[in-house]
Amino acid sequence: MQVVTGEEMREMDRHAMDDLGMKEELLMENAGRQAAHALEKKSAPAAGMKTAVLIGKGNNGGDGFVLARVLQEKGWNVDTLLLSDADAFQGAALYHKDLYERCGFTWEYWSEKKSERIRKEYTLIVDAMLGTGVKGELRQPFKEAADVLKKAEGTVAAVDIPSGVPSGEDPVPETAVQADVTITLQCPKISAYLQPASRFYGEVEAVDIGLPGKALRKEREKKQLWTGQDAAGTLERRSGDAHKGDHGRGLLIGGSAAMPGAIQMASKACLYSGAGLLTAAFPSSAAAVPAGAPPEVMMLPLQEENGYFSREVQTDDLSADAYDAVAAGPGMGRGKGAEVLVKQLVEQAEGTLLLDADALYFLPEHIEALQQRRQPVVLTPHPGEMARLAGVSVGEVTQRRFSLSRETAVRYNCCIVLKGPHTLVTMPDGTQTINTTGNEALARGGTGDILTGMILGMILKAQEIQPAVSNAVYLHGLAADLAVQHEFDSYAMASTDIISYLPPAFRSIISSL
Ligand SMILES: NC(=O)C1=CN([C@@H]2O[C@H](COP(=O)(O)OP(=O)(O)OC[C@H]3O[C@@H](n4cnc5c(N)ncnc54)[C@H](O)[C@@H]3O)[C@@H](O)[C@H]2O)[C@@H](O)CC1
Ligand SMILES: [K+]
Repeated sequence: MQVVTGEEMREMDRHAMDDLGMKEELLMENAGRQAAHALEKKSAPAAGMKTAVLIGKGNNGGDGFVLARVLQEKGWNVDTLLLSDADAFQGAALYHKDLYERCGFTWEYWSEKKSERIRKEYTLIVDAMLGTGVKGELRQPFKEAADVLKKAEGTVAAVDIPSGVPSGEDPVPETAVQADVTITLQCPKISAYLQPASRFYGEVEAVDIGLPGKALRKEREKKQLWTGQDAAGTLERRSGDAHKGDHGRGLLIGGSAAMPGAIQMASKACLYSGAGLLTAAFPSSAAAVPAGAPPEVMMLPLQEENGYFSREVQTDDLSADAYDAVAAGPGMGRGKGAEVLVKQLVEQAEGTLLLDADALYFLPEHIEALQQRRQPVVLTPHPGEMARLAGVSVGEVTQRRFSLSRETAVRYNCCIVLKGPHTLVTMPDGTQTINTTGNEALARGGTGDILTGMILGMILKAQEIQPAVSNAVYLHGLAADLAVQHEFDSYAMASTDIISYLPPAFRSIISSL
């Protein structure tokens, strides 16, 4: 499902109306009607149940008039409250206000006196005050209404976007409406996947307002949610007569005497994500690696210096070209040996390259070499690592997750996996997928190493990098979801427990094929 900024949505609407001749009144009818149906499915009206619809003068309010008419036609007990002057309505919103009135339905103005009623009387309060046209802090009386909604006992359902929440990457004013559910029109807006905006949305459901496919395709910089359906549709099939070489040879470089576990976790996750053959290269004194890694992994101990890779290590020692893909970083530290290795890998490794954790630290010095590479490179930063790659603060990474990922992926000529809630995968051409799995159990040390192992396992023989990486991210989150649903609690578990849920995660995708 496509995800857009407010401007992109407006551009698609404009194309449907101006170029294809679709009437704005029709789009608004579809929008309000579909939003009403979505609410009907969520809450069939019980006897005595009352609904309030709060309406502003823009097109979001126009949607509200349609929704209020549709619900009343179905017998719902609805009070419609206007927050703008009746004379201020224009265009399609005015058309639907008039239609609402001609159909015999009434409205009244919002007033401070009604606050207490709003708080207590209504089972459902629909926020159709402001949509994607909002700018900055809410002004009165919207601000006061948003405050009342925060204290309301009933469910708050926003149409398109909670009033006051920007659709893009602008800061979110604290005055914005806090919704329990948001019925978003046609495409979710990117702020639904940004912090802190996402917490204002509550549950998000998208409804089809009938924009023609031609208008939807108008949007150039494609962003889409990556769902189970996408994973099932793109997970590459494994042939019954394959041999181990057909499933790819991977090389995983990392570990140190202090951090041997990173490479163990990454190795196991890699084997559980489809790798045919895996070799782990680690500093020879990281003796715990052979002891803790699965027996299937081939071991390549390398020259070391104080527990870390020696600066004498050469990529020739690794025979990196014998592998379909090479991953480096987990637990390797930022010593001179790691620095030398990363430089050589970027400049010389021929297959697909995956760089994670400490390996990312050195990359700002190698942008030119990365730009010249012909084979794909995948980077898996968390927000702190992304801040260093992009040369910005962590706060800016959080706020400008989409645009910053795109700029950085283009500049580095790499696929960037920006980790966090709704992990974002951005390709060097700027296309983006937003992950839909995962939970707070992933916020612990080691889960990044597991993801690196999984991505390595899944890109080894991939025809295309993007679906392989997006699927690894999806399955990683799904394994964490299943672990929490079936056995663990996000408090009481370790990262390695997630690996044991990889088989059911893969099975659930494969069985849905
Ligand atoms: N053709 C379209 O563009 C369609 C748009 N639709 C709806 O239209 C919405 C966008 O409509 P509009 O562009 O009219 O914008 P809005 O309905 O979001 O409202 C814009 C109005 O809000 C006022 N405003 C802006 N910032 C404010 C603030 N901080 N405090 C108080 N008032 C503020 C502006 O003066 C303007 O009058 C979408 O979110 C969606 O709900 C749907 O009807 C489907 C079709
Ligand atoms: K709204």
